[in-house]
Amino acid sequence: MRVMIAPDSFGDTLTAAAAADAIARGWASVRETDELELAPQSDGGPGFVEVLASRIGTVQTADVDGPLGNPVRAHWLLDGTAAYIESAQACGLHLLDGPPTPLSALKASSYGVGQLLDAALDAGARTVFVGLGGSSCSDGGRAMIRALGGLGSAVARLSGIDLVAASDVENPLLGDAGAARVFGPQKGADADTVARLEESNTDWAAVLSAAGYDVADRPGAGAAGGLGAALFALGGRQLPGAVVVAERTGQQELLDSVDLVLTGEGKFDSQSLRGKLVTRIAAAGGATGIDTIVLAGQVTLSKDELESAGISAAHSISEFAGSVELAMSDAANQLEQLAARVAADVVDTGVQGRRRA
Ligand SMILES: Nc1ncnc2c1ncn2[C@@H]1O[C@H](COP(=O)(O)OP(=O)(O)OP(=O)(O)O)[C@@H](O)[C@H]1O
Ligand SMILES: O=C(O)[C@H](O)CO
Repeated sequence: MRVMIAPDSFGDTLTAAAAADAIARGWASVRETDELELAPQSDGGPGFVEVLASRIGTVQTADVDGPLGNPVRAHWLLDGTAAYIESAQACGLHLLDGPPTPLSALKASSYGVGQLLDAALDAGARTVFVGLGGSSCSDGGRAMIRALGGLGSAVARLSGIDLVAASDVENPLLGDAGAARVFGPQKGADADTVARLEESNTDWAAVLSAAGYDVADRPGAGAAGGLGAALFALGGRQLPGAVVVAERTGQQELLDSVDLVLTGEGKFDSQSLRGKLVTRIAAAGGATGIDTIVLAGQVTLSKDELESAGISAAHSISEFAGSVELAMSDAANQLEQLAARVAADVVDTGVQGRRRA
């Protein structure tokens, strides 16, 4: 049997590439003759560049300002005249020194994303994909635009460039579904800080609007703390990051050639069902006639929910390990062992993989 191993990242515990490796080791230990196709995925957040780099382009390096001004080394990809940069490499939550706080939520800046964009343009890129997600900032992309010399200069610099906001979410900039209220808390913002961020982004939306850019309501404007809105003002268009990765890594061709898909993420919950990566893969697998099995850190979905998402089975590392703590502290090893058990189940239950018509 040919098996595609296509997980997203598992929160902070495993990158998508590390998760794919762990699943592959466990699977191969039980089903030695299966052919494994490793295809780690990303929704535009952390891992966007790493998973693309395994299939396309050459890796470039840039030293940029991190979220709180600390220097960070970021990697981006150049593939012909297309560049792929990842906002999380300049302002990711994981780049903060410690846990996010109200102060870091207020101060975290997208300046380094502007420096990355600048580097890509200097290198001659004519199309720039900007992966959005997993960020620590909520500055509406204001600092990114400052790094490009301010709104007028940035618009001129990007003129004629195909700019793509490859976002992990489609939230607008403002309001109840906006960047500050929905994603501020995970960046350390308390209620007062959320209100300040919302106010500041409301002012920013007014500045953009006065300059002729009514972008705040566009789907994805609220991604990565409002970086989406700033990219739209610079002429950008939105695509789901998961779709960009799927297209660039030949996901459909792989699906056509395998018998079974294994995917996963940190927490497989009701959020995952709203067009997130794992359910996108299951849908694509289903349309191709193959079964999808999910291996996740935690699973909170019912059998009915799994069935309606076209997922054959979902296995939880936490249940397997006996606790969430062990599942997280020993993630790679526990995932490997879980994959071995699932592979053994496939032998026992005679799952055939591809459902041939
Ligand atoms: N090895 C693990 N075992 C158990 N739970 C885990 C493990 N790794 C991550 N998690 C849980 O998953 C959560 C992260 O979920 P997930 O990886 O699905 O990303 P997310 O934050 O929901 O965002 P996105 O899906 O957009 O990347 C973590 O907060 C943690 O609770
Ligand atoms: O970075 C963020 O703000 C979230 O991942 C949503 O894009």
